[in-house]
Amino acid sequence: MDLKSSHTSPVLTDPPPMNKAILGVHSSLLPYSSPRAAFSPCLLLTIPRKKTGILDDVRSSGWLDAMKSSSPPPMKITKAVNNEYASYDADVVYNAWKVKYPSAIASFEEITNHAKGKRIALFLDYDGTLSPIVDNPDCAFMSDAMRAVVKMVAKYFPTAIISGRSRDKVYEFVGLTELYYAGSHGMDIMGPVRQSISDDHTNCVRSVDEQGKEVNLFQPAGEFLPMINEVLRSLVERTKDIIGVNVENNKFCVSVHYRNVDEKHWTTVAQRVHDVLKDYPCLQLTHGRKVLEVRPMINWDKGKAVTFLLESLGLSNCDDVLPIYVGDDQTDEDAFKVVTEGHRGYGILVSSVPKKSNAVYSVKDPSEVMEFLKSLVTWKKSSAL
Ligand SMILES: O=P(O)(O)OC[C@H]1O[C@H](O[C@H]2O[C@H](CO)[C@@H](O)[C@H](O)[C@H]2O)[C@H](O)[C@@H](O)[C@@H]1O
Repeated sequence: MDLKSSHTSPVLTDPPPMNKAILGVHSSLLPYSSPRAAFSPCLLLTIPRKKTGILDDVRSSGWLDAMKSSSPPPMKITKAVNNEYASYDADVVYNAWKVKYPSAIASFEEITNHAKGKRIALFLDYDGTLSPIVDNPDCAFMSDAMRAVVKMVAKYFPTAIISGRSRDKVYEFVGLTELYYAGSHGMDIMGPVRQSISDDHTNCVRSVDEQGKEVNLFQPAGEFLPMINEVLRSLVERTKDIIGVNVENNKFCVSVHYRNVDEKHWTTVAQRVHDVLKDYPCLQLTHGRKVLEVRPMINWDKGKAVTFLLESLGLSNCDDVLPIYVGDDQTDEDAFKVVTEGHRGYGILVSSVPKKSNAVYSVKDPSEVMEFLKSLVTWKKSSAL
């Protein structure tokens, strides 16, 4: 199946000429008529039609700006400049931001007041939420203390992890069987079996998990697998001479990490990725924390994964359900939007710097995530007495 040879234009701004029959992707998952609208506008960066010269390609498309602004340094670094005034300004800005995104810990009572008589469903991102951001993605381990709290929380509330990682990898890190897992930004979901999953979800198959329990496996981008593997190989090959680049296989997505690349070579990273992607109009690029993420251009994201899981859990369209999503990244914004829709639930942004977000509350870092989850358990235990 050659999904690229028929496409001569490397342009992603026009609707991609995907052959629905060939791809076998359900029509509801195909990109919107305007692919720009398929993902948050700030995330979907397009490949410019006109070749204006090597560096201009990535500059004019905004790739470089986005790379530079991804994962801004925490406040502490600003303070380390040893400039009292700069530090004061940073604090003022951060505190002003917290008025709009109050601490979920300080607002805990407000949250639980709203949760009274409701069933909480918890959705957690992994990197930067349950584990701190580290230089080597293979070493983003979760602490035992965090694991114990997540295990506990899953005992009281249906809990799922929705990660950009491959599902296997995030399961390897978390290692808890009490949860549901969605990998590849929600494009690989292993959820509970439920008969009433809407007919739209044709890519849903019955499977068994490692414990032999029956589960539903939903992989809406399954047909993209050969293409993603091909792109993975090309990206590894095309970036192998750049010191510090790490190309990660996330099954239905590929991450090109540049956290450990000297900033003066970021343009080269962007250009190489751009050069590979221009042959694949069915793929798109999004930005994470010092990472370029390549993924199929289908109408599916972490927000859709939340909706799917709520449906699988029999918790959709219920007034007494309060979904809470905790995440730190741009890709979590789609999920924040879904849970906060109609004031149904809460999005909690993990950030130590001011950021515009669809979340309602904030916590500073994974240690505060842990504190929040612990409080939820304590509250649930005491309200059950
Ligand atoms: O959705 P997530 O679970 O947050 O996954 C998003 C990406 O997270 C990982 O990269 C990020 O964390 C790394 C480890 O701390 C860090 O080195 C990297 O700079 C961050 O971007 C993961 O490696 C990616 O594949 C995920 O897409």
